[in-house]
Amino acid sequence: MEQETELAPPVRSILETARDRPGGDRVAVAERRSLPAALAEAAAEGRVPVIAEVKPTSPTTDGERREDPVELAEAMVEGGAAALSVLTEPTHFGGSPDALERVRAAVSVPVLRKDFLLEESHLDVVEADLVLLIARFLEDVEGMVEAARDRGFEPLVEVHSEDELETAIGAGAELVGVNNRDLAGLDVDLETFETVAPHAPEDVTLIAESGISSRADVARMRAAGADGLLIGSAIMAGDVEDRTRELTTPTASETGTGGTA
Ligand SMILES: O=C(O)c1ccccc1NCC(=O)[C@H](O)[C@H](O)COP(=O)(O)O
Repeated sequence: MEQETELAPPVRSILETARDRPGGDRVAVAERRSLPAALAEAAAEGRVPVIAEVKPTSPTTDGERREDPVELAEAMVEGGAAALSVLTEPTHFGGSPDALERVRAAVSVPVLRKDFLLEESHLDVVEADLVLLIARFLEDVEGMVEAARDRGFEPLVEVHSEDELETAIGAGAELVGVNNRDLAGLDVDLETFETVAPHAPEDVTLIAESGISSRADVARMRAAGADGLLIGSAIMAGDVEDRTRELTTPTASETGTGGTA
């Protein structure tokens, strides 16, 4: 793990509180819904494969959405989301394990647990289909990948550079998220995905994360090789169902129909 002084102050604060949060008191076990299958099904049905994120707030968002996470999640699925991501970090993102548990019980698509998981016991707080593991923050990525799989969770290993991609692949990751948001400074640049993605092996499922806010951004990330797109803020910023539908509807260049983009 890198020096924490290199990280943006909100990220240092997120890590400090994550270290203090207790783990689960028994080993969690999940019967997992497959993300690659859900992404493939959406694409086969003519939808852009989007993982829509229930993200009540964040260090880079003004205000907080206080609706029931289940209502938001159901609207996202109605709008065409192939899968969901639910924040369980309480202090900086307004999430909770209870929100994830309730959302997962209410929908049939795969649900990603979005949090800052630093040690094995953190995996045991709540069951999910997938868990996010951020390569940058883990001493032992391989150990956490194995620990997640032992519990039935599919690990989505998040990277921000080619070096981190190498670490993720070396650790056995089959699902890799390339975060366009640099957690050192919190700036977002879609070129990150375009730079890192070509170095991923063919058989890895690649997710473009963060900063995707328009159909042009969606088309750009798909053209760069994204098998799926993780979208939070742009969906949470408006009517959740409408925003999800807009972003899961392919542009004319993607469908080859010549219709309006
Ligand atoms: O979103 C933030 O403000 C943030 C700040 C500090 C660390 C992580 C942060 N976001 C985590 C994420 O990875 C995003 O929630 C996710 O990729 C969706 O991004 P977006 O579509 O840009 O909301």
